[in-house]
Amino acid sequence: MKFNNPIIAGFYPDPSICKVNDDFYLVTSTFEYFPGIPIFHSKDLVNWSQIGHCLTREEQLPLANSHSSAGIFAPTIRYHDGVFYVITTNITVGKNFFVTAEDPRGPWSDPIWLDDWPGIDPSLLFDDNGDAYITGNGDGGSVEKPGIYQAKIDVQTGKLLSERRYIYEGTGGTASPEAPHLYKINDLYYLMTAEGGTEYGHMETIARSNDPFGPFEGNPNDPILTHRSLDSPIHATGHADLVELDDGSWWGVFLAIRPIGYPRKHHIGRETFLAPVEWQDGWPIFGQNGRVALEMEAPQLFKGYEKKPESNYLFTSDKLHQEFNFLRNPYSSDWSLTDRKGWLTLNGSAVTLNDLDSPAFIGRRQTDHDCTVETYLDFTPKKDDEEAGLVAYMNPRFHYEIAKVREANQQYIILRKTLADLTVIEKKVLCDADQVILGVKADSYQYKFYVKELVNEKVVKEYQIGEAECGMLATEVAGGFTGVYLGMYATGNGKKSTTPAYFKWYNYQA
Ligand SMILES: OC[C@@H]1O/C(=N\O)[C@H](O)[C@H]1O
Repeated sequence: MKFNNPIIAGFYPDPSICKVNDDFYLVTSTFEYFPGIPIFHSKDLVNWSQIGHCLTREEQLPLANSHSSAGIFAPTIRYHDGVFYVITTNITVGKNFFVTAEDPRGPWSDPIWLDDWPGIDPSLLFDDNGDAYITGNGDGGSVEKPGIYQAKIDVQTGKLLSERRYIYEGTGGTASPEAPHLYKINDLYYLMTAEGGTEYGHMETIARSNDPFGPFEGNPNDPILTHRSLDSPIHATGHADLVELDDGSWWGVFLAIRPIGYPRKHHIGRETFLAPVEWQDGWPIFGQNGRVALEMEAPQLFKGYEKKPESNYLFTSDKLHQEFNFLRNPYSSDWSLTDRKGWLTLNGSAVTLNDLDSPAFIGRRQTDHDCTVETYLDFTPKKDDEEAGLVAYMNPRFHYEIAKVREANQQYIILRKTLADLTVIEKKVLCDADQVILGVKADSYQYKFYVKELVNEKVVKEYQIGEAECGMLATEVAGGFTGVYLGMYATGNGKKSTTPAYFKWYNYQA
């Protein structure tokens, strides 16, 4: 039976996986978004459902004034002796740490900060003699030479039980090796790393040794995964993690992109992919000779696709759906699910979408190139500059929004575009309806923004307000490590807004 890649679409990069009996768990990086590190569960490596987040409290995830694409970098998940470990880096505070849980649905522990472990991409191996190893890459060259470092660690305290040693320089790709994972397989220690950077030069390489600290013998057939300079709908393949199934087959999860057009651009982020891994002469190789495809043979465990959960979100419960994220640590005064029962209330603050602070913003990843998002907004701004609407957001310098605003005692719907240092209100339409449905219809190339004006909950007027290029929000243009969010927001544009914005529902249709 075949399965489709990506297995987790949209901005879900740097995947790490572990197997516990018949269950698989997977985590990805989340940068400046809150909550952090979504955790997914599967029984067949193809159908994945999110079961929570590992970082749900500010003390676990300080993101104040975090730059975009800072915050949480690549995580690793491992299971040992009844305990799950997720280890990662918070670039905003410049520290590595891990959290633990007995139940992957949480609660997860407070962080154990690793003050004497610099660098990014930390990983763990629990050896069968009980030793635990932390492996990660250098501190980015400020003091240490680029490469992979390792030490023994006490996972009760986070204290290092040996010195931090330089163990591997990589195969000499353009960018230093990163995203290391150490595995013990057939009594050999395999060290798998990503090289070439996370863009179009991305690749996965592997080396092995009899000793966890090396010396490591390089794989003559490297790289074991890459789509460099390949004419393929898939690019930037790398940053992988391996898992062995009970039937002895091996599989790898990794990040990749599905760029659009030429020159290639990708705007929905680095996604999570899956591929079979074959062993040849004691060395693993992904897919067909290091190449992977959008459709591949599935694991025996896979018996077909399960029905996807509904993505028509009502705000009738007191918990926010786990697909929704905030930018940085949200201010509790900015949002409520109880101020107006059955509605999501956003109280615009002085913070705007352009700031490195936390605006009144709640968004969902765009997980399909072709999709439509609508939200029902009840908002009658009392003061000028008070604003609420729907935004296609990549980062503070690259976003498009349609919004209800007030200017000179008039209410308008505007289409605003921010691209680098250019911000323009491209369209402004008088609108005196208190309630509107704001919508965006996306295909691979364009966002079409439209409005439905309502009176007594009946649509009385409907019009398209404008279009915008998806490619101008792409990583190749906007930079960074994230992907587009389609979100609800409110702001007072430099002042606290006096008018709450009420959202009745948010509907995402692929
Ligand atoms: O995804 C963020 C970082 O990007 C990387 N490589 O380019 C590292 O492996 C990730 O931690």
